[in-house]
Amino acid sequence: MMQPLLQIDSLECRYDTTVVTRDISFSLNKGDIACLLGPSGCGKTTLLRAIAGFEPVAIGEIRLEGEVLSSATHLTAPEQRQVGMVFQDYALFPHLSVADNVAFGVRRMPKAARHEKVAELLALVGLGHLGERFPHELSGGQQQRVALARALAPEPRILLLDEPFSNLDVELRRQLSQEVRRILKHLGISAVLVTHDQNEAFAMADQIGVIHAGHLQQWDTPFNLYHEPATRFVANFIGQGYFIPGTLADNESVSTELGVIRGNRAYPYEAGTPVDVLLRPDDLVLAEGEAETSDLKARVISATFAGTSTLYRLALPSGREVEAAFNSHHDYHPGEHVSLRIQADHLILFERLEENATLA
Ligand SMILES: Nc1ncnc2c1ncn2[C@@H]1O[C@H](COP(=O)(O)OP(=O)(O)OP(=O)(O)O)[C@@H](O)[C@H]1O
Repeated sequence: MMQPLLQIDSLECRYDTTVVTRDISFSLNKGDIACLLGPSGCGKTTLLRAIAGFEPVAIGEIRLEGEVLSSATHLTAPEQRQVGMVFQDYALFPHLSVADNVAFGVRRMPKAARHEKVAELLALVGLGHLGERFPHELSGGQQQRVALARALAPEPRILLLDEPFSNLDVELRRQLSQEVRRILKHLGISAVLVTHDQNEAFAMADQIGVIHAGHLQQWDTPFNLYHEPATRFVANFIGQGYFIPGTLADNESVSTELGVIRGNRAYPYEAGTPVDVLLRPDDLVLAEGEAETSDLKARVISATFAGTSTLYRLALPSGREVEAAFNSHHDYHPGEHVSLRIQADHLILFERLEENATLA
């Protein structure tokens, strides 16, 4: 089997005696882009800084191309790791021109080759015409492009990006995250990105690690995180969703106030087990096709127009409130009743724990 590019094994990082990341393991193949995603303070920046060599590790190992860079007894210096870094605040050298910033990491290269490299990278990040400017003469998005070109110039074995777009406005963030992905894929460079913005993670990453309180909850593709969350935390944190109570009818279906819902797998619980069933707003669909009937009716409480779809807050006959996203060609008003059916291709449920049996 191909050796992973980056391998993190049972990693624990601490500040003094406070444990910040616990038993984290994952690996990344060459050319793949990974994202560490989690709420503020969960330990993602610490993990990224440990990969860069800025933080020591207490337990476990970090290996790059099979070489141990960090362990409890060893720490390769950051500048010897051949790892590129892009920071949230760009961290450009203010007194150097754009071209000189990009050239900084390859200043020992022969002049002609260096010029060629800088020109090539500036063109790649769309700043071919701005090499003579100084950082303060650029917009935030342009500065981050320069920082990217500067980090790529020494041809790092892996690129690490710490919340690289969080100082930019939403639209620029979206554009730049897609563009950076395109550039990294074009060059075949692997990267690990830290963010707390799941849209950014979805747009950029082949693999996402969701971290909560120092624990890696799930390491998976964006699709699987959304459709196959491994823990309640991931189910709550990724996408919109809410739990409704149910009871396992047999090992493939669950009985709820919305009727018996059949899952797409055998669940590891016995019939009669109380469970919480995850429903996404797109799991509830209108039963309005020709000849379609449904006994399931809900009352519209509120509607939030969101362009292609409208998000409705609905009350079920029991009074329980749920959310559903319908195509915005429909226009229902508070007080109206709609017919529903469940269309959950990936039905996720967790055994009910009394203290957790609440709406997400
Ligand atoms: N230098 C430090 N000394 C002591 N504790 C620290 C230090 N840096 C971070 N911490 C603590 O370690 C925990 C994890 O911090 P970290 O910066 O890795 O989280 P994060 O997930 O990146 O958060 P954010 O998204 O807010 O940057 C936090 O509780 C933080 O207060």
